[in-house]
Amino acid sequence: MAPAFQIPDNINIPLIGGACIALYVVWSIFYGLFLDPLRHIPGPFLWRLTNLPRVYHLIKGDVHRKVREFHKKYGPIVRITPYEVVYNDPQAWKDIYGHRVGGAEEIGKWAEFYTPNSDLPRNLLTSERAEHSILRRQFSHSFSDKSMREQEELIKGYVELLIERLNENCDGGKAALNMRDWYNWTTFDVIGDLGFGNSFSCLQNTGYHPWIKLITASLRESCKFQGMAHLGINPLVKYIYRWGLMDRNKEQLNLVAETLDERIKSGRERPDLIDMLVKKRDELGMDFQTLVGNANLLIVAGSETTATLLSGATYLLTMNPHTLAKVAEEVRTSFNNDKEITLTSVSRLRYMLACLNESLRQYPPVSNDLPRCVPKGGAEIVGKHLPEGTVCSVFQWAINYDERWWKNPYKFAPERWLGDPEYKDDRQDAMQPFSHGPRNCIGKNLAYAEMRLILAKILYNFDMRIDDSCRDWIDRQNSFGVWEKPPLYIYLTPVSQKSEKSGNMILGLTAVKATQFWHNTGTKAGRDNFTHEHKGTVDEETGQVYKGSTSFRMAQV
Ligand code: HEM
Repeated sequence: MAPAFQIPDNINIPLIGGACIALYVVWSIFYGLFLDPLRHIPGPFLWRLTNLPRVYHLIKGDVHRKVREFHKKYGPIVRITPYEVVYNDPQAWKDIYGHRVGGAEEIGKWAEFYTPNSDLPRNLLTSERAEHSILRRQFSHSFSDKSMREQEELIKGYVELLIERLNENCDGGKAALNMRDWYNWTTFDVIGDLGFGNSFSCLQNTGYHPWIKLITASLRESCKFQGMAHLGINPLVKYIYRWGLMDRNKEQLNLVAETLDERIKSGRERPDLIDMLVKKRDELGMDFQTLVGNANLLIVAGSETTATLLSGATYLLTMNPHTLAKVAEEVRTSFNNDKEITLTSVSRLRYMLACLNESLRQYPPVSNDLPRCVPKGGAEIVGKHLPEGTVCSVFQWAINYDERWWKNPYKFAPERWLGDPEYKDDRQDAMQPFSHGPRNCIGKNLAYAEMRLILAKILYNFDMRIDDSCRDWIDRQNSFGVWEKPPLYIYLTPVSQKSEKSGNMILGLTAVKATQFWHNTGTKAGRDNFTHEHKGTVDEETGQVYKGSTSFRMAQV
Protein backbone atom coordinates (compact mmCIF):
# COMPACT_ATOMS: atom_id res chain seq x y z
CA MET A 1 0.00 0.00 0.00
CA ALA A 2 1.35 3.45 -0.93
CA PRO A 3 2.08 5.82 2.01
CA ALA A 4 -0.70 8.38 2.70
CA PHE A 5 1.70 11.28 2.35
CA GLN A 6 4.69 11.56 0.04
CA ILE A 7 7.14 14.42 -0.16
CA PRO A 8 7.19 15.66 -3.76
CA ASP A 9 10.50 15.01 -5.55
CA ASN A 10 11.09 18.66 -6.37
CA ILE A 11 11.25 19.72 -2.67
CA ASN A 12 14.80 20.01 -1.33
CA ILE A 13 14.60 19.24 2.41
CA PRO A 14 18.20 20.21 3.32
CA LEU A 15 17.77 23.51 1.48
CA ILE A 16 14.53 24.30 3.28
CA GLY A 17 16.05 23.29 6.62
CA GLY A 18 19.09 25.51 6.00
CA ALA A 19 16.86 28.42 4.99
CA CYS A 20 14.77 28.06 8.16
CA ILE A 21 17.90 28.10 10.32
CA ALA A 22 19.26 31.15 8.44
CA LEU A 23 15.94 32.93 8.86
CA TYR A 24 15.89 32.13 12.56
CA VAL A 25 19.43 33.48 12.98
CA VAL A 26 18.62 36.68 11.07
CA TRP A 27 15.43 37.17 13.06
CA SER A 28 17.29 36.60 16.37
CA ILE A 29 19.92 39.17 15.43
CA PHE A 30 17.27 41.66 14.33
CA TYR A 31 15.22 41.10 17.49
CA GLY A 32 18.26 41.29 19.77
CA LEU A 33 19.50 44.53 18.23
CA PHE A 34 16.28 46.45 17.62
CA LEU A 35 13.33 45.02 19.56
CA ASP A 36 14.56 43.27 22.71
CA PRO A 37 13.77 45.27 25.88
CA LEU A 38 17.35 44.54 27.05
CA ARG A 39 18.87 45.93 23.83
CA HIS A 40 20.18 49.09 25.54
CA ILE A 41 22.28 47.16 28.02
CA PRO A 42 25.88 46.90 26.79
CA GLY A 43 27.77 43.67 26.41
CA PRO A 44 29.91 41.74 23.93
CA PHE A 45 28.08 41.47 20.61
CA LEU A 46 28.09 37.69 20.27
CA TRP A 47 27.13 37.09 23.91
CA ARG A 48 24.13 39.42 23.58
CA LEU A 49 22.88 37.48 20.56
CA THR A 50 23.35 33.91 21.69
CA ASN A 51 24.10 32.08 24.92
CA LEU A 52 26.61 29.72 23.29
CA PRO A 53 29.74 31.67 24.35
CA ARG A 54 28.36 31.85 27.91
CA VAL A 55 27.84 28.09 28.02
CA TYR A 56 31.25 27.44 26.48
CA HIS A 57 33.07 29.52 29.12
CA LEU A 58 30.94 28.06 31.90
CA ILE A 59 31.97 24.54 30.96
CA LYS A 60 35.57 25.67 30.39
CA GLY A 61 35.63 27.10 33.92
CA ASP A 62 36.70 30.68 33.18
CA VAL A 63 33.40 32.54 32.94
CA HIS A 64 34.26 34.47 36.13
CA ARG A 65 37.33 35.94 34.39
CA LYS A 66 35.33 36.81 31.27
CA VAL A 67 32.71 38.63 33.35
CA ARG A 68 35.47 40.57 35.16
CA GLU A 69 36.84 41.65 31.74
CA PHE A 70 33.37 42.67 30.55
CA HIS A 71 32.73 44.84 33.60
CA LYS A 72 36.04 46.58 32.97
CA LYS A 73 35.10 47.20 29.36
CA TYR A 74 31.35 47.84 29.47
CA GLY A 75 30.72 49.09 33.02
CA PRO A 76 28.76 47.88 36.05
CA ILE A 77 25.74 46.50 34.14
CA VAL A 78 26.46 44.00 31.37
CA ARG A 79 24.30 41.70 29.29
CA ILE A 80 25.95 38.31 28.94
CA THR A 81 23.19 36.33 27.19
CA PRO A 82 20.06 37.43 25.35
CA TYR A 83 18.12 37.10 28.64
CA GLU A 84 20.74 37.67 31.35
CA VAL A 85 22.20 40.77 32.96
CA VAL A 86 25.06 40.83 35.47
CA TYR A 87 25.76 43.63 37.94
CA ASN A 88 28.88 44.94 39.53
CA ASP A 89 27.58 47.35 42.15
CA PRO A 90 27.12 46.95 45.94
CA GLN A 91 23.54 48.17 45.58
CA ALA A 92 22.79 45.17 43.35
CA TRP A 93 23.25 42.78 46.29
CA LYS A 94 20.42 44.59 48.05
CA ASP A 95 18.19 45.02 45.01
CA ILE A 96 18.51 41.46 43.70
CA TYR A 97 19.00 39.35 46.83
CA GLY A 98 17.55 41.52 49.62
CA HIS A 99 14.05 41.73 51.08
CA ARG A 100 11.91 43.81 48.76
CA VAL A 101 10.08 46.85 50.02
CA GLY A 102 6.30 47.16 50.20
CA GLY A 103 5.74 43.40 50.15
CA ALA A 104 6.85 43.15 46.51
CA GLU A 105 7.44 39.62 45.30
CA GLU A 106 10.94 38.30 46.06
CA ILE A 107 13.26 38.05 43.08
CA GLY A 108 13.20 34.26 43.17
CA LYS A 109 15.89 31.78 42.30
CA TRP A 110 16.15 30.94 38.62
CA ALA A 111 14.39 27.56 38.68
CA GLU A 112 16.11 26.19 35.58
CA PHE A 113 19.41 26.54 37.40
CA TYR A 114 18.41 25.47 40.91
CA THR A 115 16.00 22.62 40.17
CA PRO A 116 17.03 21.00 36.92
CA ASN A 117 15.64 17.66 38.05
CA SER A 118 12.00 17.86 39.08
CA ASP A 119 12.15 14.23 40.28
CA LEU A 120 14.26 15.24 43.27
CA PRO A 121 12.65 16.66 46.42
CA ARG A 122 13.28 20.33 47.16
CA ASN A 123 15.60 21.33 49.98
CA LEU A 124 16.40 24.56 51.81
CA LEU A 125 18.50 25.82 48.91
CA THR A 126 16.08 24.93 46.12
CA SER A 127 12.68 25.41 47.76
CA GLU A 128 10.29 28.16 46.77
CA ARG A 129 9.54 31.10 49.00
CA ALA A 130 6.73 29.72 51.25
CA GLU A 131 8.36 26.33 51.80
CA HIS A 132 11.70 28.01 52.30
CA SER A 133 10.49 30.17 55.22
CA ILE A 134 9.18 27.09 57.04
CA LEU A 135 12.36 25.11 56.50
CA ARG A 136 14.61 28.05 57.34
CA ARG A 137 12.79 28.65 60.62
CA GLN A 138 13.34 25.03 61.65
CA PHE A 139 16.98 25.06 60.64
CA SER A 140 17.68 28.35 62.39
CA HIS A 141 17.48 26.55 65.78
CA SER A 142 20.28 24.22 64.75
CA PHE A 143 22.45 27.14 63.65
CA SER A 144 21.78 29.33 66.72
CA ASP A 145 24.49 30.46 69.15
CA LYS A 146 23.11 28.08 71.76
CA SER A 147 23.37 25.11 69.40
CA MET A 148 26.86 26.11 68.40
CA ARG A 149 27.95 26.11 72.05
CA GLU A 150 26.56 22.57 72.33
CA GLN A 151 28.41 21.59 69.16
CA GLU A 152 31.70 23.10 70.32
CA GLU A 153 33.18 19.97 71.92
CA LEU A 154 32.49 17.96 68.80
CA ILE A 155 34.13 20.52 66.49
CA LYS A 156 37.09 20.98 68.84
CA GLY A 157 37.67 17.22 68.91
CA TYR A 158 38.23 17.13 65.16
CA VAL A 159 40.45 20.21 65.14
CA GLU A 160 42.61 18.70 67.88
CA LEU A 161 42.85 15.51 65.88
CA LEU A 162 43.91 17.57 62.84
CA ILE A 163 46.77 19.18 64.81
CA GLU A 164 47.84 15.80 66.17
CA ARG A 165 47.88 14.26 62.69
CA LEU A 166 49.72 17.22 61.17
CA ASN A 167 52.36 16.88 63.86
CA GLU A 168 52.74 13.19 63.02
CA ASN A 169 52.98 13.81 59.29
CA CYS A 170 54.98 17.01 58.88
CA ASP A 171 58.36 15.38 59.61
CA GLY A 172 59.51 18.37 61.60
CA GLY A 173 58.97 20.71 58.64
CA LYS A 174 60.78 18.55 56.07
CA ALA A 175 57.70 17.06 54.40
CA ALA A 176 55.42 19.28 52.32
CA LEU A 177 51.81 18.47 53.21
CA ASN A 178 48.91 18.90 50.84
CA MET A 179 46.85 21.26 52.98
CA ARG A 180 43.96 21.20 50.51
CA ASP A 181 43.33 17.60 51.55
CA TRP A 182 43.91 18.14 55.27
CA TYR A 183 41.35 20.96 55.34
CA ASN A 184 38.89 18.91 53.29
CA TRP A 185 39.27 15.94 55.61
CA THR A 186 38.65 18.12 58.66
CA THR A 187 35.60 19.98 57.38
CA PHE A 188 34.04 16.81 55.95
CA ASP A 189 34.58 14.98 59.27
CA VAL A 190 33.01 17.88 61.17
CA ILE A 191 30.01 18.28 58.86
CA GLY A 192 29.44 14.51 58.62
CA ASP A 193 29.17 14.38 62.39
CA LEU A 194 27.27 17.66 62.75
CA GLY A 195 25.06 16.95 59.73
CA PHE A 196 23.72 13.62 60.88
CA GLY A 197 26.02 12.03 63.37
CA ASN A 198 28.39 10.10 61.18
CA SER A 199 31.94 11.27 60.70
CA PHE A 200 33.68 10.29 57.48
CA SER A 201 36.79 9.35 59.55
CA CYS A 202 39.06 11.03 57.01
CA LEU A 203 41.46 12.37 59.65
CA GLN A 204 41.51 9.01 61.37
CA ASN A 205 42.36 7.21 58.16
CA THR A 206 44.40 10.01 56.58
CA GLY A 207 42.44 9.70 53.36
CA TYR A 208 39.26 10.51 51.52
CA HIS A 209 36.09 8.57 52.20
CA PRO A 210 34.73 7.39 48.80
CA TRP A 211 31.61 9.39 49.52
CA ILE A 212 33.57 12.65 49.41
CA LYS A 213 34.89 11.82 45.98
CA LEU A 214 31.27 11.39 44.90
CA ILE A 215 30.35 14.77 46.34
CA THR A 216 33.20 16.68 44.72
CA ALA A 217 32.55 14.99 41.38
CA SER A 218 28.85 15.83 41.51
CA LEU A 219 29.64 19.46 42.36
CA ARG A 220 31.60 19.67 39.15
CA GLU A 221 28.80 17.97 37.26
CA SER A 222 26.32 20.58 38.46
CA CYS A 223 28.06 23.05 36.20
CA LYS A 224 27.09 20.95 33.19
CA PHE A 225 23.46 21.08 34.32
CA GLN A 226 23.79 24.81 34.55
CA GLY A 227 24.95 24.77 30.93
CA MET A 228 21.95 22.65 30.00
CA ALA A 229 19.66 25.11 31.78
CA HIS A 230 21.03 27.88 29.61
CA LEU A 231 20.52 25.84 26.47
CA GLY A 232 16.94 25.10 27.51
CA ILE A 233 17.52 21.35 27.54
CA ASN A 234 17.52 20.94 31.31
CA PRO A 235 14.35 18.75 31.30
CA LEU A 236 16.77 16.13 29.95
CA VAL A 237 18.51 16.04 33.35
CA LYS A 238 15.54 14.17 34.76
CA TYR A 239 15.90 11.47 32.13
CA ILE A 240 19.66 11.30 32.41
CA TYR A 241 19.05 10.63 36.08
CA ARG A 242 16.30 8.12 35.48
CA TRP A 243 18.32 6.22 32.87
CA GLY A 244 21.13 5.76 35.39
CA LEU A 245 23.59 8.09 33.69
CA MET A 246 24.05 10.03 36.91
CA ASP A 247 24.70 7.10 39.16
CA ARG A 248 27.30 8.91 41.22
CA ASN A 249 24.70 11.43 42.29
CA LYS A 250 22.16 8.72 43.03
CA GLU A 251 24.69 6.67 44.97
CA GLN A 252 25.47 9.70 47.11
CA LEU A 253 21.81 10.23 47.99
CA ASN A 254 21.42 6.52 48.78
CA LEU A 255 24.32 6.73 51.21
CA VAL A 256 22.78 9.77 52.91
CA ALA A 257 19.47 7.90 53.16
CA GLU A 258 21.09 4.84 54.78
CA THR A 259 23.03 6.92 57.30
CA LEU A 260 20.03 9.04 58.17
CA ASP A 261 17.88 5.98 58.59
CA GLU A 262 20.37 4.55 61.08
CA ARG A 263 20.51 7.89 62.90
CA ILE A 264 16.70 7.98 63.27
CA LYS A 265 16.35 4.33 64.27
CA SER A 266 19.04 4.65 66.94
CA GLY A 267 16.82 7.23 68.65
CA ARG A 268 19.95 9.10 69.77
CA GLU A 269 19.49 12.64 71.08
CA ARG A 270 22.36 14.74 69.80
CA PRO A 271 22.84 18.42 69.03
CA ASP A 272 23.40 17.95 65.30
CA LEU A 273 22.06 20.12 62.52
CA ILE A 274 19.35 17.77 61.33
CA ASP A 275 17.96 17.09 64.83
CA MET A 276 15.19 19.67 64.72
CA LEU A 277 13.91 18.46 61.33
CA VAL A 278 13.94 14.85 62.50
CA LYS A 279 11.92 15.74 65.59
CA LYS A 280 9.40 17.90 63.77
CA ARG A 281 9.14 15.74 60.70
CA ASP A 282 5.59 14.55 61.34
CA GLU A 283 4.37 17.97 62.39
CA LEU A 284 5.80 19.47 59.18
CA GLY A 285 4.45 16.63 57.07
CA MET A 286 7.92 16.04 55.67
CA ASP A 287 8.62 12.80 53.85
CA PHE A 288 11.86 10.86 54.29
CA GLN A 289 13.24 11.82 50.88
CA THR A 290 12.93 15.54 51.70
CA LEU A 291 14.82 14.90 54.92
CA VAL A 292 17.50 13.12 52.90
CA GLY A 293 17.70 16.03 50.44
CA ASN A 294 18.26 18.49 53.27
CA ALA A 295 20.86 16.34 55.05
CA ASN A 296 22.69 16.00 51.76
CA LEU A 297 22.60 19.76 51.23
CA LEU A 298 24.21 20.35 54.64
CA ILE A 299 27.08 18.01 53.78
CA VAL A 300 27.67 19.51 50.36
CA ALA A 301 27.24 23.18 51.34
CA GLY A 302 29.04 22.98 54.67
CA SER A 303 32.28 21.17 53.84
CA GLU A 304 33.96 22.03 50.56
CA THR A 305 33.23 25.78 50.97
CA THR A 306 34.92 26.10 54.37
CA ALA A 307 37.87 23.95 53.29
CA THR A 308 38.27 26.09 50.17
CA LEU A 309 38.50 29.28 52.16
CA LEU A 310 41.01 27.77 54.58
CA SER A 311 43.15 26.62 51.65
CA GLY A 312 42.88 30.09 50.10
CA ALA A 313 43.83 31.80 53.37
CA THR A 314 46.82 29.48 53.80
CA TYR A 315 47.97 30.19 50.27
CA LEU A 316 47.55 33.95 50.57
CA LEU A 317 49.26 34.10 53.97
CA THR A 318 52.22 32.00 52.91
CA MET A 319 52.61 34.15 49.80
CA ASN A 320 52.68 37.23 52.07
CA PRO A 321 55.19 36.26 54.76
CA HIS A 322 55.06 39.55 56.67
CA THR A 323 51.31 39.26 57.06
CA LEU A 324 51.75 35.64 58.06
CA ALA A 325 54.23 36.60 60.75
CA LYS A 326 51.96 39.35 62.00
CA VAL A 327 48.94 37.08 62.33
CA ALA A 328 51.04 34.30 63.89
CA GLU A 329 52.28 36.80 66.43
CA GLU A 330 48.74 37.82 67.27
CA VAL A 331 47.68 34.22 67.83
CA ARG A 332 50.75 33.18 69.79
CA THR A 333 50.64 36.17 72.12
CA SER A 334 46.91 35.89 72.81
CA PHE A 335 47.00 32.47 74.46
CA ASN A 336 49.14 30.84 77.10
CA ASN A 337 48.64 27.37 75.69
CA ASP A 338 46.83 25.52 72.94
CA LYS A 339 43.95 24.51 75.23
CA GLU A 340 42.94 28.15 75.65
CA ILE A 341 42.05 28.34 71.95
CA THR A 342 38.29 27.77 71.77
CA LEU A 343 35.33 28.79 69.59
CA THR A 344 34.72 31.68 72.00
CA SER A 345 38.28 32.83 72.65
CA VAL A 346 39.20 33.03 68.95
CA SER A 347 36.81 35.96 68.64
CA ARG A 348 39.50 38.19 70.19
CA LEU A 349 41.81 37.62 67.19
CA ARG A 350 40.96 40.75 65.19
CA TYR A 351 43.87 40.60 62.80
CA MET A 352 43.24 36.95 61.99
CA LEU A 353 39.60 37.75 61.25
CA ALA A 354 40.76 40.51 58.90
CA CYS A 355 43.02 37.95 57.15
CA LEU A 356 40.07 35.59 56.71
CA ASN A 357 37.90 38.39 55.33
CA GLU A 358 40.63 39.45 52.93
CA SER A 359 40.89 35.81 51.80
CA LEU A 360 37.12 35.69 51.26
CA ARG A 361 37.52 38.76 49.05
CA GLN A 362 40.44 37.48 47.00
CA TYR A 363 39.31 33.88 46.83
CA PRO A 364 35.53 33.63 47.37
CA PRO A 365 34.59 29.94 47.71
CA VAL A 366 31.46 30.57 45.62
CA SER A 367 33.08 32.49 42.79
CA ASN A 368 30.37 32.79 40.19
CA ASP A 369 26.78 33.96 39.97
CA LEU A 370 23.73 33.07 42.07
CA PRO A 371 21.11 33.59 39.35
CA ARG A 372 17.72 35.09 40.14
CA CYS A 373 14.75 35.60 37.84
CA VAL A 374 12.77 38.85 37.74
CA PRO A 375 9.12 38.22 38.73
CA LYS A 376 5.91 39.46 37.14
CA GLY A 377 5.80 43.23 36.69
CA GLY A 378 9.59 43.55 36.44
CA ALA A 379 11.97 45.01 39.02
CA GLU A 380 14.08 48.09 39.61
CA ILE A 381 17.73 47.11 39.98
CA VAL A 382 20.44 49.71 40.56
CA GLY A 383 18.06 52.37 39.29
CA LYS A 384 17.17 50.58 36.04
CA HIS A 385 14.03 48.65 35.19
CA LEU A 386 14.46 45.00 34.25
CA PRO A 387 11.55 43.24 32.53
CA GLU A 388 9.90 40.10 33.90
CA GLY A 389 11.77 36.90 33.15
CA THR A 390 15.24 38.47 32.98
CA VAL A 391 17.92 36.46 34.74
CA CYS A 392 20.13 38.65 36.92
CA SER A 393 23.03 38.21 39.32
CA VAL A 394 26.29 39.48 40.78
CA PHE A 395 29.54 37.63 40.04
CA GLN A 396 31.47 37.52 43.31
CA TRP A 397 34.89 37.24 41.72
CA ALA A 398 34.30 40.26 39.48
CA ILE A 399 32.98 42.62 42.14
CA ASN A 400 35.68 41.62 44.65
CA TYR A 401 38.46 42.77 42.30
CA ASP A 402 36.91 45.97 41.00
CA GLU A 403 39.05 49.12 41.44
CA ARG A 404 35.93 51.21 41.96
CA TRP A 405 35.13 49.42 45.21
CA TRP A 406 38.61 48.47 46.44
CA LYS A 407 41.92 50.26 46.60
CA ASN A 408 44.68 48.01 45.19
CA PRO A 409 42.30 45.05 44.80
CA TYR A 410 45.13 42.68 43.86
CA LYS A 411 47.01 43.44 47.07
CA PHE A 412 46.42 41.12 50.02
CA ALA A 413 45.76 43.79 52.65
CA PRO A 414 43.93 42.64 55.80
CA GLU A 415 44.39 46.21 57.09
CA ARG A 416 41.52 47.30 54.85
CA TRP A 417 39.17 45.49 57.27
CA LEU A 418 40.65 47.21 60.33
CA GLY A 419 39.93 50.85 59.59
CA ASP A 420 43.29 51.67 58.00
CA PRO A 421 42.83 55.22 56.56
CA GLU A 422 44.55 54.13 53.33
CA TYR A 423 41.50 52.00 52.57
CA LYS A 424 38.84 54.36 53.88
CA ASP A 425 37.11 54.53 50.49
CA ASP A 426 36.77 50.75 50.13
CA ARG A 427 33.18 49.59 49.80
CA GLN A 428 33.14 46.63 52.15
CA ASP A 429 29.48 45.99 51.34
CA ALA A 430 30.56 45.05 47.79
CA MET A 431 31.80 41.74 49.18
CA GLN A 432 29.06 39.25 50.07
CA PRO A 433 30.70 35.80 50.04
CA PHE A 434 27.72 34.33 51.90
CA SER A 435 25.23 36.17 49.68
CA HIS A 436 22.68 38.59 51.09
CA GLY A 437 19.08 38.66 52.28
CA PRO A 438 16.59 35.90 53.09
CA ARG A 439 18.41 33.26 51.01
CA ASN A 440 21.88 33.98 52.34
CA CYS A 441 24.08 31.29 53.85
CA ILE A 442 22.54 29.86 56.99
CA GLY A 443 25.91 28.34 57.93
CA LYS A 444 27.81 31.64 57.95
CA ASN A 445 28.44 31.71 61.73
CA LEU A 446 29.37 28.07 61.79
CA ALA A 447 31.77 28.62 58.88
CA TYR A 448 33.45 31.57 60.62
CA ALA A 449 33.69 29.63 63.89
CA GLU A 450 35.29 26.64 62.18
CA MET A 451 37.65 28.73 60.07
CA ARG A 452 38.80 30.80 63.04
CA LEU A 453 39.36 27.79 65.28
CA ILE A 454 41.24 25.77 62.67
CA LEU A 455 43.44 28.63 61.47
CA ALA A 456 44.23 29.80 65.02
CA LYS A 457 45.26 26.30 66.08
CA ILE A 458 47.47 25.87 63.03
CA LEU A 459 49.12 29.27 63.43
CA TYR A 460 49.69 28.63 67.12
CA ASN A 461 51.29 25.26 66.53
CA PHE A 462 53.17 25.59 63.24
CA ASP A 463 55.26 27.91 61.12
CA MET A 464 54.15 27.63 57.50
CA ARG A 465 56.08 27.91 54.25
CA ILE A 466 54.73 27.33 50.75
CA ASP A 467 56.36 24.89 48.38
CA ASP A 468 57.68 26.61 45.25
CA SER A 469 55.52 24.43 43.00
CA CYS A 470 52.39 26.13 44.39
CA ARG A 471 53.29 29.79 43.99
CA ASP A 472 50.70 30.27 41.22
CA TRP A 473 48.08 28.17 43.03
CA ILE A 474 45.12 30.58 42.58
CA ASP A 475 46.11 31.83 39.12
CA ARG A 476 45.97 28.42 37.54
CA GLN A 477 42.55 27.48 38.86
CA ASN A 478 39.33 27.28 36.96
CA SER A 479 35.98 27.64 38.60
CA PHE A 480 32.88 25.60 38.02
CA GLY A 481 30.86 27.55 40.57
CA VAL A 482 33.26 26.05 43.08
CA TRP A 483 37.01 26.10 42.46
CA GLU A 484 38.87 23.18 41.01
CA LYS A 485 41.70 23.29 43.52
CA PRO A 486 45.03 21.66 42.74
CA PRO A 487 47.11 20.30 45.66
CA LEU A 488 48.48 22.97 47.99
CA TYR A 489 51.87 21.90 49.36
CA ILE A 490 52.92 23.60 52.58
CA TYR A 491 55.83 22.88 54.94
CA LEU A 492 54.70 22.95 58.54
CA THR A 493 57.34 23.25 61.24
CA PRO A 494 56.08 22.65 64.77
CA VAL A 495 56.66 25.75 66.84
CA SER A 496 57.55 23.85 70.00
CA GLN A 497 60.20 21.90 68.12
CA LYS A 498 61.65 25.07 66.67
CA SER A 499 61.96 26.81 69.98
CA GLU A 500 63.47 23.67 71.51
CA LYS A 501 66.10 23.52 68.78
CA SER A 502 67.14 27.12 68.55
CA GLY A 503 66.00 28.09 71.97
CA ASN A 504 64.49 31.34 70.83
CA MET A 505 62.96 31.25 67.38
CA ILE A 506 59.27 31.76 67.93
CA LEU A 507 58.38 33.99 65.02
CA GLY A 508 59.76 34.45 61.54
CA LEU A 509 60.15 38.09 60.51
CA THR A 510 62.63 40.77 59.68
CA ALA A 511 63.54 43.00 62.57
CA VAL A 512 62.10 46.11 60.93
CA LYS A 513 58.76 44.58 60.11
CA ALA A 514 58.63 42.93 63.49
CA THR A 515 58.96 46.27 65.23
CA GLN A 516 56.20 47.70 63.06
CA PHE A 517 53.61 45.13 63.87
CA TRP A 518 54.71 44.84 67.43
CA HIS A 519 53.55 48.32 68.10
CA ASN A 520 50.62 48.36 65.70
CA THR A 521 48.77 45.28 66.69
CA GLY A 522 50.57 43.49 69.51
CA THR A 523 48.24 43.09 72.39
CA LYS A 524 49.21 44.27 75.84
CA ALA A 525 49.58 40.66 76.83
CA GLY A 526 51.71 40.08 73.76
CA ARG A 527 54.10 42.87 74.57
CA ASP A 528 54.44 41.74 78.15
CA ASN A 529 55.00 38.14 77.26
CA PHE A 530 57.71 38.61 74.67
CA THR A 531 60.99 40.37 74.30
CA HIS A 532 62.63 40.66 70.91
CA GLU A 533 66.09 41.19 69.53
CA HIS A 534 67.01 42.16 65.99
CA LYS A 535 69.84 40.26 64.44
CA GLY A 536 70.66 38.57 61.16
CA THR A 537 68.46 38.15 58.13
CA VAL A 538 65.30 36.60 56.88
CA ASP A 539 64.35 35.55 53.36
CA GLU A 540 61.95 38.33 52.34
CA GLU A 541 60.36 36.16 49.67
CA THR A 542 59.52 33.14 51.74
CA GLY A 543 59.57 34.47 55.29
CA GLN A 544 62.02 31.71 56.20
CA VAL A 545 64.11 32.75 59.21
CA TYR A 546 67.70 31.58 59.11
CA LYS A 547 69.35 30.26 62.21
CA GLY A 548 70.58 32.93 64.53
CA SER A 549 68.75 35.70 62.72
CA THR A 550 65.75 37.49 64.16
CA SER A 551 65.03 36.18 67.59
CA PHE A 552 62.07 36.47 69.87
CA ARG A 553 62.01 35.22 73.39
CA MET A 554 59.15 34.43 75.64
CA ALA A 555 59.77 36.47 78.75
CA GLN A 556 57.09 34.80 80.82
CA VAL A 557 54.48 32.27 79.81
C1 HEM B 1 33.21 29.78 53.79
C2 HEM B 1 32.18 28.98 53.85
C3 HEM B 1 30.86 29.19 53.15
C4 HEM B 1 30.53 30.01 52.11
C5 HEM B 1 31.44 30.99 51.36
C6 HEM B 1 29.13 29.82 51.83
C7 HEM B 1 28.42 30.49 50.84
C8 HEM B 1 27.07 30.35 50.62
C9 HEM B 1 26.32 31.10 49.64
C10 HEM B 1 26.91 32.13 48.67
C11 HEM B 1 25.03 30.70 49.72
C12 HEM B 1 23.86 31.20 48.85
C13 HEM B 1 23.63 30.22 47.73
C14 HEM B 1 22.60 30.64 46.70
O1 HEM B 1 21.93 31.65 46.83
O2 HEM B 1 22.50 29.91 45.72
C15 HEM B 1 24.95 29.69 50.75
C16 HEM B 1 23.79 29.03 51.12
C17 HEM B 1 23.75 28.02 52.06
N1 HEM B 1 24.79 27.57 52.83
FE1 HEM B 1 26.69 28.29 52.85
N2 HEM B 1 28.64 28.87 52.69
C18 HEM B 1 29.65 28.48 53.53
C19 HEM B 1 29.57 27.57 54.57
C20 HEM B 1 28.43 26.89 54.93
C21 HEM B 1 28.34 25.98 56.06
C22 HEM B 1 29.46 25.65 57.06
C23 HEM B 1 27.08 25.47 56.05
C24 HEM B 1 26.57 24.48 57.05
C25 HEM B 1 25.99 23.42 56.82
C26 HEM B 1 26.37 26.08 54.92
C27 HEM B 1 25.08 25.81 54.56
C28 HEM B 1 24.35 26.53 53.62
C29 HEM B 1 22.94 26.30 53.34
C30 HEM B 1 22.07 25.23 54.00
C31 HEM B 1 22.57 27.23 52.37
C32 HEM B 1 21.17 27.45 51.78
C33 HEM B 1 20.48 28.53 52.62
C34 HEM B 1 19.11 28.94 52.15
O3 HEM B 1 18.83 28.87 50.94
O4 HEM B 1 18.32 29.36 53.01
N3 HEM B 1 27.23 26.94 54.28
N4 HEM B 1 26.21 29.50 51.28
